[in-house]
Amino acid sequence: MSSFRSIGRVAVIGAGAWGTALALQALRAGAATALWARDPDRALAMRAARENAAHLPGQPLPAELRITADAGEALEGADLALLVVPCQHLAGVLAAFPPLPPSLVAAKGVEHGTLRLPLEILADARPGLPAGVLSGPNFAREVAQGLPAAAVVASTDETLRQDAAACLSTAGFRLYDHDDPVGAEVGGAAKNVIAIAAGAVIGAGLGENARAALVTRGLAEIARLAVALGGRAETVAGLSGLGDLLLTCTGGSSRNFSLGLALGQGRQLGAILAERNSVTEGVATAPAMLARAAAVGVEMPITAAVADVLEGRMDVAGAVEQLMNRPLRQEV
Ligand SMILES: NC(=O)c1ccc[n+]([C@@H]2O[C@H](COP(=O)([O-])OP(=O)(O)OC[C@H]3O[C@@H](n4cnc5c(N)ncnc54)[C@H](O)[C@@H]3O)[C@@H](O)[C@H]2O)c1
Ligand SMILES: O=P(O)(O)OC[C@H](O)CO
Repeated sequence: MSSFRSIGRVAVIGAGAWGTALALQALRAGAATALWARDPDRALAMRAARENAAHLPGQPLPAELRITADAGEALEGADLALLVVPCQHLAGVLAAFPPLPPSLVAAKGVEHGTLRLPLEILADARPGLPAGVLSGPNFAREVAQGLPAAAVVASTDETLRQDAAACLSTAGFRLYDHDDPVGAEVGGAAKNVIAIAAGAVIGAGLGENARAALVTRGLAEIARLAVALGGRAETVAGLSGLGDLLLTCTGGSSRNFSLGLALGQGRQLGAILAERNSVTEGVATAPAMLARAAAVGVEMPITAAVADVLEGRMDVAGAVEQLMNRPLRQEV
């Protein structure tokens, strides 16, 4: 267990929408905060305009927020790092980074090829570092605006999770501490995939009943994987699982949902992705999660259907037909 106590300084690594929103939240919670952007020109532009024009346009960034592309400067004196780099790039960023203080990973996904969850990527890069996960139903724009939201800080390190949750919480952003980082990570990663499925059935005009069935059965397959990987089913029923499924499968602002919607309307994946400058984690996560599940003998039919659609083996109608024609079984 770490002897981590107070958080005077926070370094946020990754200046996408969520990193920027979390930096604003850390500032609000009273921490001296630095935001690390990988591109020096972008850091310069953000500093000059006090705005993240690429990923969170229109949201003012206060003068107290230090913005830098220098990792050493961002981490100087930091008591806590928030790692907010997309899952597929996390290992690459960590490989080039100086030593980290205790850290929370806020990326949601499964790494292509290695099939690692974000905390596993961090543990491989920094063995023994006190670490946890920050996850929940959180659209960056709303958190940046200070609208009410909740999430969990999950770690096996009790001191880290309790101190980080206490120090980053404000009246507008309520963090619960949790002792099941595996369950939290599986929920956060998998909801991206189920949100693509939910968007696809809505886009294809298959109705609200179909979406409700998908979300509920999606929850069941997420819980199976969480348990197989050493997490708990009850975690999946909390903020980082069900909470995030509710948000992303119904909220039009979800990038995963909107990608599924466009696929359901008959658009091609390549064309949809070409129009985006932001990450849609479910695309790389679906096949990676499916492979990870197969490795531990867990069946994930909805995730398999999403991977089939993303990889062009099936269209949305065919995937839904296949799901509906699976052998009948007991619900649990
Ligand atoms: N946006 C949200 O509302 C939100 C909320 C909760 C969690 N998340 C998670 O946070 C993570 C980051 O998402 P985001 O929405 O902040 O990103 P974003 O889509 O706003 O921005 C993309 C980010 O990816 C980075 N990037 C692109 N190519 C890279 C590379 N080759 N190497 C390193 N970094 C690269 C960019 O610098 C930028 O920071 C994701 O895992 C996402 O699921 C996002
Ligand atoms: O826009 P999405 O689908 O990446 O979802 C963002 C957050 O993960 C919601 O909690």
